[in-house]
Amino acid sequence: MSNRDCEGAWPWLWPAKEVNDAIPRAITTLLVIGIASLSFFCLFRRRKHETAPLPPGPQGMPFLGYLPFLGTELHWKFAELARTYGPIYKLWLGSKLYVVVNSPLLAKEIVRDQDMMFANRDPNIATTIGSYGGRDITFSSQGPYWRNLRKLFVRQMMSNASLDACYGLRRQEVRKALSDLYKKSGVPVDIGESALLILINVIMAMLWGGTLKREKSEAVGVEFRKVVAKLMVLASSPNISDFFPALAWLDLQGVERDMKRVHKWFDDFIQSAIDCATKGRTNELFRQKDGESESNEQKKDFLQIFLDMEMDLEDNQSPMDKNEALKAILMDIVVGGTDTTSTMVEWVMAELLQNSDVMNKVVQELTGVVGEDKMVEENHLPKLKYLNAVIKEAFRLHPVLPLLVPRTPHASCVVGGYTIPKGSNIFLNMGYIQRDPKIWDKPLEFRPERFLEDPGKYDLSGNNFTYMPFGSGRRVCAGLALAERMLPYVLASLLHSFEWELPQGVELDLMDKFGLVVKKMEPLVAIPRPRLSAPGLYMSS
Ligand code: HEM
Repeated sequence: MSNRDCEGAWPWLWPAKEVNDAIPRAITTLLVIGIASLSFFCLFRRRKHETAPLPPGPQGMPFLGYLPFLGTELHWKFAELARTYGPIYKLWLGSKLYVVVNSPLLAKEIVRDQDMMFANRDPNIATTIGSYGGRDITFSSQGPYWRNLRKLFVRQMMSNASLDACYGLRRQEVRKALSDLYKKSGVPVDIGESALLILINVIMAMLWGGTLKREKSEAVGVEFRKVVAKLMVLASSPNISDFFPALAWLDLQGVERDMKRVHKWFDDFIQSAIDCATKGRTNELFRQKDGESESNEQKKDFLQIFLDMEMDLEDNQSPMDKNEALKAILMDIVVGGTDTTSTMVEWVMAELLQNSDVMNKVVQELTGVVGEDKMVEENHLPKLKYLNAVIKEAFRLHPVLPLLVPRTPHASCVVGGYTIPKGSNIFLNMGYIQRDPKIWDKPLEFRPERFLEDPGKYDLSGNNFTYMPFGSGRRVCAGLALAERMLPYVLASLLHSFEWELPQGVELDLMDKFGLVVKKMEPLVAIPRPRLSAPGLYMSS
């Protein structure tokens, strides 16, 4: 090889003086090419993420972001912004980034295509307190601890076999409530309150067999309702301490203080149930299982199964006391399972009282399927096709969790061409999607028939991303199986056993108010009048 050859090959790099320079020159060149390619590759990878911008969104104010404009009715504000910013937008609230998703296509990316990425939650200060430090099913991060708790709950309490086995308990509580309502014939009744009382007792009975003492039941039910309502508002109201963590110690709005009080009430309530169950003694609030519960086929109740179980309760942060884990999961079940379902009972009843033709069709169906000489049983439910369509339509217009429970990605990722940074909070705006006129014909009309046209198209388990009142994916509602039985059972029983009318002069309005669970602004009050032929039917329990 001549000097000229060497120069010809790499003249720009290293002017060779000797032929022997060729080898070092080759090595150096290869090194340079290697480094250049590596840098290019890294740059390209970074660019790929960098080129995906953050979603669009309103400007807000320096430092505060959109906080001053948020208002209290978050679900309506989010719907309004969706009309301006489209399928996905972001909001800075103080130092925190929130992303709101308003299209079924992007919702699918989150709960199906990137389900694993979005399977965590980021509990705020209030929910962290309420969930024993984020150690319940709803707020613990995915991992062995969450999987264990969820598996235990779904397999032991929510399986078809377990739910069938404790039908007797549900039936007994519903019958008791119908008998109490019979005594109130002609008197205005708070429907949400009555439904909540049934649900508290059903859940308690399923958990450990005991229920609230009858003489205490109504007063505790009323108090429970007030405290849950407070909890739901505190858990979802904008809190300065969440948006500016550096100021959290000041607790400027007193959210932390109030939540601790509410949590203490629940902790005492749950501890009292655990004591009653484990010490086998009736106490202040609860009474032991009665004969019917004991003869129930379910040999061991949930609480006993939990206490007997060898379970690895290590979570990512620290080992956990079993009693704390038990209370965290009971809190989920007692609060999550009662308030959601009873609020839906109220919404369905409100829509039926507003739409008398729909009410008549429901009653006709019940008379045909059940008969006027019998009470509703759970095995009637699959035959009540119209009532089921009514319930689905109520879920469409009044999803009790219209933003589901927010998710957070465990790493930065891209959705719909936009970067979603790690640690941001993602709201799936199902309240908006389920009323979107691009998806639903005359979306504001209450028209159950739309769910009869193609019955397989929409179920409650989140397979259709235009309709997900219970969420979807690995974080879908863990209590869906119970809600699917309890909600139609309670509604069918109330509607079959009584005629309902509004008190004279009362105008029904369907305004709602925001909270973790969205409720009717004004509680629904209606008057029951017995429908069934034989008064004896109301006496059975
Ligand atoms: C009308 C009734 C109900 C509605 C509308 C409802 C709705 C929801 C929704 C939207 C979620 C969040 C799903 C997601 O992030 O994709 C959820 C989670 C959850 N629900 Fe329900 N729910 C109801 C009843 C119940 C009942 C009866 C129970 C228990 C007895 C329950 C226990 C839970 C639990 C434990 C979670 C957390 C699941 C997890 O993060 O792994 N829910 N629910």
